[in-house]
Amino acid sequence: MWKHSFRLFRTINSLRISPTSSKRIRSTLEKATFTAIGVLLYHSLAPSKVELGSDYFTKYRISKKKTIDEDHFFLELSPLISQKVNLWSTFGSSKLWSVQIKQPEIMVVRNYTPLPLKLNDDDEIEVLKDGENCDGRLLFYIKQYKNGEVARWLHNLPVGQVVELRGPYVDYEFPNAESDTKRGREFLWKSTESSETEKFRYQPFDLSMFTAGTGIVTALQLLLTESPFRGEILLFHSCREKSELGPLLPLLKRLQEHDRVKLYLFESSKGCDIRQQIKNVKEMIPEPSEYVPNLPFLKPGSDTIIKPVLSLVCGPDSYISTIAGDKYDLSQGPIKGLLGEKGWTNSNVYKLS
Ligand SMILES: Cc1cc2nc3c(=O)[nH]c(=O)nc-3n(C[C@H](O)[C@H](O)[C@H](O)COP(=O)(O)OP(=O)(O)OC[C@H]3O[C@@H](n4cnc5c(N)ncnc54)[C@H](O)[C@@H]3O)c2cc1C
Repeated sequence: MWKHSFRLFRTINSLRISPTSSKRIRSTLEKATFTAIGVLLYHSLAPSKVELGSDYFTKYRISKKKTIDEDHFFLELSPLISQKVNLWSTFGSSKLWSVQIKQPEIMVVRNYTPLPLKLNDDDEIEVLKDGENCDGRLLFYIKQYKNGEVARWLHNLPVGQVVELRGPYVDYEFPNAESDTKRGREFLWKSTESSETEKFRYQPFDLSMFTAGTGIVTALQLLLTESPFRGEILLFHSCREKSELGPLLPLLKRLQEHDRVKLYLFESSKGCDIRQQIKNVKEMIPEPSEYVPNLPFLKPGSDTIIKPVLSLVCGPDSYISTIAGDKYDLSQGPIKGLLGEKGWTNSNVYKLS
C-alpha cells in the first residue's frame, strides 16, 4: 500500500504543467491520494475486519491438534491478527455460542462450539482464567465422521494451515442472566476441597441437559466459561465410551464434586444405552419446575434437589427424537419422546442441533 502511494506522489511531482494549474492539480491529486490512503487504512485496520464477525471470514491458523482417539481430537485455532474482544467475558454463560469454519474446496461451513480451554506447552488442557483471551485463540473438541466432509478435512490438515472462520453465532440465550453476581470457578485450576458458600441476588434456576457425542460441548461451555451458569445442571450424556472425552472427563468430575453438575453417563459400548432402558431413564428425569423471574436468592444450601426449569437437547437427529421428539431443520417440532412423556413442552425444551 505504501509503495502504491509513494509511486502516486512521484507521478504528481513529475508532471510538467503551468505553475497555477500545476498547483491546483497537485492539490487535487494530493487530496485524492490522502483519501485513498485513508480508505486503504480503514479497510486494512478497521476492527470490523480484524475482529471475528458473522458477516465475513477471518483467517486463523491451526496452531495445535491433540488426538484423543481415532475419531475425536482437539483443534486449536489462532487468529492471524490477535483479537481484542474477549468473547468469554462478553458472553459469560448468558449465551451459548459457536463459530462457523469454512471448507473452501466444497464451499460449505459447519458450526463448532469453542471451549474456554487452552493446551499448555505440555499439551495438557487448562481452563482460561477470568479476562484471559489468549489473543483470541479458540479450542474445539471435534469428532470426525468416516464419510463426513468438514471434520475429516479439518482432522487431516497440517498444523500451520490457514482456515477461515466467521461468527460468533448465538445458539441459545438465557433470560436475565447478566444482571446477577458473577460465579467463581477457581476450583478448576486450584486444588480447593470444597466450594465457597455462594450468594446471588436472584434465585438461580436449574437446567437439565441431554447430550450425545460432541454435543457435550454445549454443557461444558456453560459450566467452564467465565461467570459460569449459576444454577445446577442435571446432565445426561450418551457416548460410545467415556474415554472419547479424554481430558474433558476429569473436568466434568471436578465440576460434579463442586455441585455444578450432576452427571449421568451412558456408555453404549458397555451396553448402557438410553434406548434400552427407557423406563429407568424416564424415572430419573424430573418433571419441569416453574421459573419465577427475579425471585430473591434463598438461603444458601436451603434446597439441594435439582429442579430444572429448562431442558436443552443436543446430539444427532435420532438422539434428539428419542429424548424430545423430531426436530425439523429450522423448526423445533412438538415435544415428544422421554421429555414429552414427563410433561415437558415447547415452552421449556429447546432442541439444539
Ligand atoms: C451450533 C452447532 C455447534 C456444533 N459444535 C460442534 C463441535 O463443537 N464439535 C463437533 O465435532 N461438532 C459440532 N457440531 C457439528 C458440526 O457442525 C458438523 O455437523 C459435524 O462436524 C459433521 O460435519 P461433517 O461435515 O464432518 O460431516 P457431514 O458431511 O455433515 O456428515 C455427518 C454425518 O452424516 C453422514 N453422512 C454424510 N454424508 C452422508 C450421506 N450422503 N448419506 C448418509 N449419511 C451421510 C456422515 O457419515 C456422518 O455420520 C456443531 C453443530 C452445530 C449446529
